[in-house]
Amino acid sequence: MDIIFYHPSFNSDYWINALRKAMPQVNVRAWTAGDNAPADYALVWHPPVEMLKGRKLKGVFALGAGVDAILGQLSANPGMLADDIPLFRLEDTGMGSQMQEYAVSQVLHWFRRFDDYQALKQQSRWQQLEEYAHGDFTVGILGAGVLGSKVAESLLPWGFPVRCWSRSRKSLPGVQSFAGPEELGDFLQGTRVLINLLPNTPETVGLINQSLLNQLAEHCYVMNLARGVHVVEADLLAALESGKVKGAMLDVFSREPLPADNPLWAHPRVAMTPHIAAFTRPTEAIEFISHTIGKLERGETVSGRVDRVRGY
Ligand SMILES: NC(=O)c1ccc[n+]([C@@H]2O[C@H](COP(=O)([O-])OP(=O)(O)OC[C@H]3O[C@@H](n4cnc5c(N)ncnc54)[C@H](O)[C@@H]3O)[C@@H](O)[C@H]2O)c1
Ligand SMILES: O=C(O)[C@H](O)CO
Repeated sequence: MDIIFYHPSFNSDYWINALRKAMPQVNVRAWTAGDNAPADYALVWHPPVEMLKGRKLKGVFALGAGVDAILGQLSANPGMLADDIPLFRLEDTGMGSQMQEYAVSQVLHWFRRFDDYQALKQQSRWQQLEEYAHGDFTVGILGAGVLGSKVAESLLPWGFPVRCWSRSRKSLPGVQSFAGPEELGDFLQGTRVLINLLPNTPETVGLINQSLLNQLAEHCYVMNLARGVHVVEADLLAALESGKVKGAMLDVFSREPLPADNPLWAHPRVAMTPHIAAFTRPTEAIEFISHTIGKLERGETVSGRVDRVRGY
């Protein structure tokens, strides 16, 4: 069996060696321009069109959780990957616990009013503020898939009411589940902290806009861990100015790197990180990929297959 590998920024040698160790019976090679030799599987991130075009592969693995970029490439380049070649993505592979750390630490930061205390410190003011109550700090998670469910689960032990919104109803113990566009309004009403973990699809682009923000609890908080295009930045800035949104924590942006003149940089109530909420971890990713390939080769059912029409 032959596997080709391409990632624009990962250390290919490291990955190839680790893949060879995990699957000693497989020939793994880094794909380079002009390589048209046959392969069974391709492991990719932002692959050049010519790497995949015309290949008869058994499967393609995206080396991340989100497949918006590769699906965008496929629709811009008809014929890049035949419709019957399955596309897989990474499910969790260590990203779940990273998302949990990120979300829990930031929710606690807001809940314990460290943002307010930081602002008071800037003014050299010693002032004790009233405590927030857990019951007034409902956390709502947009997208209750692999990562959203893990984030929901990690917030429960802290005593926050937790709810989620997804396409179909979920049964996560202790989490109130809302489903579909008809229940979005009820989900938003009373949500004090909104955490976004939706995939980027035509249905979810621009979802976090003025109308959605208006339906959240007063003095709410917004955390975007999914994709920048979900948030209408001008609407978020307006909601910050009006006080409707008290603070935002953003990991992803409609343009990355975020341009230096973007007003989000300077906003005192916006915190940000450069798309690092959850990294692809080689050991866990390779374990998932080798396990999935093993199952595919034995004709068994696997998870992680992307629905190319649905967009995630
Ligand atoms: N910032 C980062 O570092 C980082 C890292 C990994 C993943 N991500 C993002 O997180 C996203 C989620 O990852 P995942 O593995 O949990 O995905 P997933 O496919 O397991 O979960 C997606 C969830 O969104 C819901 N959903 C999709 N479309 C919907 C719609 N129109 N209406 C309501 N619900 C809808 C689904 O029902 C599902 O619950 C990825 O697509 C990626 O963009 C970001
Ligand atoms: O989708 C993912 O895996 C991360 O956001 C990296 O882009």
